[in-house]
Amino acid sequence: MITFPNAKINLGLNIVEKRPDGYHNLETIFYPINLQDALEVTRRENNDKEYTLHISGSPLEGEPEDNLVVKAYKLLKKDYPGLLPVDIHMYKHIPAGAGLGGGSSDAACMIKLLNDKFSLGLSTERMEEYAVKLGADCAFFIRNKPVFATGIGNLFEPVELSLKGYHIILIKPDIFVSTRDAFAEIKPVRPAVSLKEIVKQPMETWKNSMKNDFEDSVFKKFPEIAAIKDELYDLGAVYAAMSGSGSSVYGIFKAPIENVEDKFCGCFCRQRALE
Ligand SMILES: C[C@](O)(CO)[C@H](O)COP(=O)(O)OP(=O)(O)OC[C@H]1O[C@@H](n2ccc(N)nc2=O)[C@H](O)[C@@H]1O
Ligand SMILES: Nc1ncnc2c1ncn2[C@@H]1O[C@H](COP(=O)(O)OP(=O)(O)OP(=O)(O)O)[C@@H](O)[C@H]1O
Repeated sequence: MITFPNAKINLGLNIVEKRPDGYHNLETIFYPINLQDALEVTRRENNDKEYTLHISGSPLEGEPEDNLVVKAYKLLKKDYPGLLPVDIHMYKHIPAGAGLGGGSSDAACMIKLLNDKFSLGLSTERMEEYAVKLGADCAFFIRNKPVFATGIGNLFEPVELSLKGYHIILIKPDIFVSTRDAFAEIKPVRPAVSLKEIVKQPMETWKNSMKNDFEDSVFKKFPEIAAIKDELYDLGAVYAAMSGSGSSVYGIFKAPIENVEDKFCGCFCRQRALE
């Protein structure tokens, strides 16, 4: 059984307050895009091991047991001992440390895939509960629809928003930003106007009203990321921002943009909204 975990971008990201558990309450809009990994799970013939993990594509640091797909398998196995041994094949295309939720998406897709493959009968809500144990933004990828998210990024309200027809250019500089370190730099502030209201306004107004709170500290540390955002506006983006805790930056355009490959030397890709 094979599935294609996709990335997300954050449209706005307000870090509202620090919680007693050390995490932060935030508000953001998660929007799925079509940059994808591939994840395949087959029944392992040999029962010598519970699982094997084979990764191809972009190299990923860490031991197999640190990988979120393995953590997802183990999490379900605790409650469903009937889960059989599996071989996991993953092709990594979504860059890590990019604020695109690649690992979170893999983990959520693993839960959905195991639920289907082994007929566990988990409801969507139950899968979301498992997902959030693996990462704050994992639960979003269970439904994988544009949402206004609060809490630690795990409480969702539907949002009336479609980027269909827009052209998204996504730039991932060769910089890894750790989500944990990025949060440590933030002084939380409750926004004067909620993102839920801002997103209802025309996209042309977002430049002055929609903010990613990570940008100030990340741009200070890595001015080259700030420069990418400026360049996307120079190219005519209606809205441009860093996604999540960085380091990737996206621009949303009304018309296709040609000849930008050289400008961003290899760390560029075209995207479209996932319908
Ligand atoms: C910043 C975002 O990318 C926005 O979409 C996500 O909230 C990050 O979600 P994620 O990568 O799934 O985050 P996790 O792997 O759960 O957390 C990594 C680290 O980020 C911090 N963290 C994460 C989410 C959150 N709401 N508050 C936090 O303070 C915690 O220090 C945590 O140890
Ligand atoms: N399947 C996976 N794919 C990508 N990264 C993974 C995976 N499993 C574990 N990781 C680890 O997660 C880390 C990437 O986490 P990080 O929080 O920086 O995510 P990100 O790509 O910026 O996305 P986001 O913060 O938006 O969830 C890396 O250190 C990586 O080793």
